[in-house]
Amino acid sequence: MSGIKTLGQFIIEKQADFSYAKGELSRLLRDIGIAAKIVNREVNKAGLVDILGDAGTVNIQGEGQKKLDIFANTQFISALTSGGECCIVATEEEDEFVPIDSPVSKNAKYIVCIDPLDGSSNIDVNVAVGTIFSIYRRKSTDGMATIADVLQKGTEQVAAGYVIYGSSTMLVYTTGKGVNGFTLDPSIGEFCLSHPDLKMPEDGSIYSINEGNYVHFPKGVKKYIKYAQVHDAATNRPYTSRYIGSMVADIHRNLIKGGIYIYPTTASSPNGKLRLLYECNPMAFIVEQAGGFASDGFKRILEIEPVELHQRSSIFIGSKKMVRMAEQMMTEFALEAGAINM
Ligand SMILES: O=P(O)(O)OC[C@H]1O[C@](O)(COP(=O)(O)O)[C@@H](O)[C@@H]1O
Ligand SMILES: [Mg+2]
Ligand SMILES: [Mg+2]
Repeated sequence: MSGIKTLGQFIIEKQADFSYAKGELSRLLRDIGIAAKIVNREVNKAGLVDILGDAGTVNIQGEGQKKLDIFANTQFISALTSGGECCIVATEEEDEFVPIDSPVSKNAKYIVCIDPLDGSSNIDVNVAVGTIFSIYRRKSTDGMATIADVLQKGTEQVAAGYVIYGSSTMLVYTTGKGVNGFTLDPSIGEFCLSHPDLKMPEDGSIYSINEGNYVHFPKGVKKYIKYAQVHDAATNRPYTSRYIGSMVADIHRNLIKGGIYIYPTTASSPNGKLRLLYECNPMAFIVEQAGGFASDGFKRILEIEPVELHQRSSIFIGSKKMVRMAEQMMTEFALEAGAINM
């Protein structure tokens, strides 16, 4: 067992990077790790326990909730409540933000925005799903934290991460000093450092987009797809199309191999589909920390000012050269249409 480094050991070790650190963020990351293990246990035996299928309820976004969405939501809120470091949870599965009012969290100063179960459409078919989280420090100093403490730009994140429940279960996170990946070793029940200092290739040859929506895509996206499909060996084209339908899994693959994930505006999602606070911002922080880039086609995701809890955004995220190319094509058509001025 020599040589392994658990998530807990790594977090404590890295705490030294922050002179003011008192261990609160470390304990918060520990709490998220604990809930992820409980969710992983259910995901791994999903067909054997009553956790597959619809919960019969609908969230504020009009999406049918899966039993596993609800289970994961409950596990993360309960771990964050008993951990004592979190004062508000903003989650995809609750209409409003959830104030954590427990005796242990009176002085809690962290806000957690979370997508408890990402890739819900893949739950029942045994395809990789995930959890995405983003952590902020509250801005207000006294009394109960408010929505203003939640609606912070992505640049204000102090940490972000995701868990992927795939052929193995991994937790990948950043505190703004690089990105590290940990694989769950079921034999000891610990996340162990397996992917230190992850770097996203600057360029790649994989594109991830739901082409079923093609006719409704902006012209810039249509042009990018055509560009990806051209035969040109010198630029690694045609690119390979890969789309799992779980944002975490598609971006995790591209983080390791290079690639771009695009979820643009469509007819059914005129503002994009993915949610800024608990999907776009955390994935953008991680990808940028690994050397990639993320934008809404025009503006850096992390600079977008949030105004609503479940606000959506279009997203172009991945290898820097690929995202810049896609942005260029979006800008070209927007200029042509007079939608933007340079
Ligand atoms: O089925 P579509 O429209 O391609 O959307 C798939 C996308 O929606 C999501 O499932 C949205 O996330 P949730 O499952 O957490 O609601 C992403 O994970 C995925 O990339
Ligand atoms: Mg999601
Ligand atoms: Mg979800």
